[in-house]
Amino acid sequence: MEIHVITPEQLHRQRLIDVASCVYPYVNAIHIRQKSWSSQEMKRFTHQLLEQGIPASKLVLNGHPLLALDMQLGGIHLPEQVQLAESASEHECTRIRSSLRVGRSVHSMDSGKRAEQEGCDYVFFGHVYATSSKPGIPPRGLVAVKELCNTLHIPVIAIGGIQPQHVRELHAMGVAGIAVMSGIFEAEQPERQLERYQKELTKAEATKIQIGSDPE
Ligand SMILES: Cc1nc(C(=O)O)sc1CCOP(=O)(O)O
Repeated sequence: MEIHVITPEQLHRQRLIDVASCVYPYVNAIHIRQKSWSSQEMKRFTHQLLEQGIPASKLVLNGHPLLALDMQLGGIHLPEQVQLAESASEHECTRIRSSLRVGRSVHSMDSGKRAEQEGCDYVFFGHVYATSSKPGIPPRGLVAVKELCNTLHIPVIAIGGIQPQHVRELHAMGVAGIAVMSGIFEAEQPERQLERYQKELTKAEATKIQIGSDPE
């Protein structure tokens, strides 16, 4: 299972750098999701992360597809309603899709199917659990996660309110990974907290192997 971490908007820039620098070896992707930042700010911040030794392949920009292409990052992530073609020409879209991992946030079965049809490499689906990051919107729950996982042929990554104790049940629903924001960036000891997530991922995956293996 993959682990993605996502930068929260409200934290101090140095805190984002510190946390990203200590967790990057153990995660599949770090999403830079600073919606209020200009391309220049995104670029500067991305350079700062690269200077910390974080590989470009692990960095994903939320939006800013041309910048991600230019900096040869690992991927871009699109909000549910944003089309790649809004900020890139047809030729650039083709280059982006062939060289970057392109993900999209979805919140329903229909938009999950659309993301698959348009050629997205994976979707984030959420928010699965109640989270202060999405105030006032009811969580979508595990049944919806399972339905989406059973329907799509691309990886479904669960997001929203995910704590280490949720990992096993999410795995049982068929998710390909988890995406976590406050659970890591707001933890007192982010590295220790990441270990807890990983321990649960390892346990969940081991359970699957036991169930799937043939008896002697
Ligand atoms: C950024 C984001 N997108 C969501 C979605 O449902 O698409 S939920 C979410 C917040 C995730 O933060 P936390 O791990 O702190 O709950």
